[in-house]
Amino acid sequence: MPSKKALVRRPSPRLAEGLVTHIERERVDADLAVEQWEEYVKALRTHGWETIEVDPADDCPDSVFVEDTVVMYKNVALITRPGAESRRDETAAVEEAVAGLGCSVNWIWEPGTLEGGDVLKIGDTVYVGRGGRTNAAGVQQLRAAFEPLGARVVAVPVSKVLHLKSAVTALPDGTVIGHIPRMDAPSLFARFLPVPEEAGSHVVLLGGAKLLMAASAPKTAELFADLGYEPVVVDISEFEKLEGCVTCLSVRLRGLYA
Ligand SMILES: NC(=O)NCCC[C@H](N)C(=O)O
Repeated sequence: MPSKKALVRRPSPRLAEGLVTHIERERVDADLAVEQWEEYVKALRTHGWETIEVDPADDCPDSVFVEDTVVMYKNVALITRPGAESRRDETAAVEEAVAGLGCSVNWIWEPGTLEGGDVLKIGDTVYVGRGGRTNAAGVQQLRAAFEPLGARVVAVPVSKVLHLKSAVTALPDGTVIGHIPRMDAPSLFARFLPVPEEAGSHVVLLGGAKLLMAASAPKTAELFADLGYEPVVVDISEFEKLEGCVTCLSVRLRGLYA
């Protein structure tokens, strides 16, 4: 049976120094961030996910955004080479964690850069954002890693947000959801539902009809509830101040059999 394991990583005490690129810097409350992170982890656990904590990286302010360090496809863990140089030390412990879970490990190599927030998987289609953090060599290396395993890799230009998944994710039935003002090319997605809030474009599929969402997207939560989904809402305000969202705080390992 496919596993319901998810990697998470405790926030660094230096979280407030995390990168901001497309938004104004705001003061981050580190204690509140830890509380919010614990609630986020609790929400995963409550919905049947076994959470595995990657060893903390106290010197890496952005390490809580663990999604950016590894991309899973089937049982292969592709260790990224973050486009942000300050994030490159984050990957070593993640590699150890996924290897310890029995994943096959592959890597993005120089000159490639790629961050997990740029990768959206819908079945065997793997969308990859080519933007500020993921370069063309990173896209090529992702193709080389996953196409032989059966993936179809679709590259998507990203210029208005940090990562592809800052503006686009997908519902359990594969419908792509996105916030059009922050997307470069909505027409690339065949079955597409626009959402009224930027934070509404981020969902983590918890299983069945349950969608983990940020409290900052109440209109979109209402829209999804009206479509028969069950939003599970968490407040992640302190991570949003650093351009984080619900997707980037975990990596679900769905292709492992355990
Ligand atoms: N996948 C994600 O959405 N990651 C968010 C990363 C935020 C972090 N402050 C960064 O700029 O790298």
